[in-house]
Amino acid sequence: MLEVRGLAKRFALPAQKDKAGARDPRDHDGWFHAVRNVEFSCAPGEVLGLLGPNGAGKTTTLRLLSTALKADAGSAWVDGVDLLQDPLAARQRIGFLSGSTGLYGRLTARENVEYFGRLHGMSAPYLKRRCDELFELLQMQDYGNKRADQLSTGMKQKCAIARTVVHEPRLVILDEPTTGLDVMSAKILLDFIASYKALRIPLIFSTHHLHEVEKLCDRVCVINRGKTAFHGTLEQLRHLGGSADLYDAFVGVINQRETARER
Ligand SMILES: Nc1ncnc2c1ncn2[C@@H]1O[C@H](COP(=O)(O)OP(=O)(O)OP(=O)(O)O)[C@@H](O)[C@H]1O
Repeated sequence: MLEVRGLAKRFALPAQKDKAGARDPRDHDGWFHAVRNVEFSCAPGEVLGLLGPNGAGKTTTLRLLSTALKADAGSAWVDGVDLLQDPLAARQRIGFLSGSTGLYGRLTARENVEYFGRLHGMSAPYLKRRCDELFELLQMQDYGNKRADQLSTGMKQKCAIARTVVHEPRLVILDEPTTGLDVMSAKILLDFIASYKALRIPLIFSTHHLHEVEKLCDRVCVINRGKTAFHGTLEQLRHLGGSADLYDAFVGVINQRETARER
């Protein structure tokens, strides 16, 4: 179970931007409060979709959970450990795919995945078994021996995902995993994400593709201007957003929050 409460992160503003008095409510006191109060939970067997307009704070939230960024406030409990207080334990428990997860170009796809497995202290026989399993699940067997710099976008992304989960993390966090992928590669990745339900491992992914959310997610968190604007099931989102259509419901929730802010 992942429980995120009161997550916050601010960045120092360039001096003249603050003086100009920008309109974003997150700009004040010389700081940009990118994440102000993000809260959500994700139980074992659930997939949570993190949604929000561009610049809402999704990537910052995920980077905070991954401990790539240090939070100013809040907690994120997994299996009795607050990830934010214990970054080392967090990194053992989490598999995090960032938007810019790079691969070592001169290593093969398989070598890239194995390298990260070794960094996690996996034994050679365990690592071999795990790589065989992942390459089959992600349908990567045909290019395991190809250098990473010769792989297509879809192949690279699948390799990056295999690398992310090679150590069998207790929590999987994926930042826009299907961006830029063709239909076949996206389908393989979405099926892979869905397989985590049966494993009873909580999985969070950010996306702008609401059809993916509709297909996969048990739970949704909508972030707007750094705050949780909605957290609940798809049915609750449709109800609150006032439409059976998920796109309209999403826009409805964002507009309600914007109207409330202006009052
Ligand atoms: N290191 C940083 N310094 C200053 N501002 C930052 C920094 N990182 C992020 N921001 C700002 O925080 C806000 C949230 O950014 P973030 O990347 O989390 O948004 P997002 O919801 O992931 O957007 P997108 O959907 O476009 O990927 C943006 O306004 C961004 O410019």
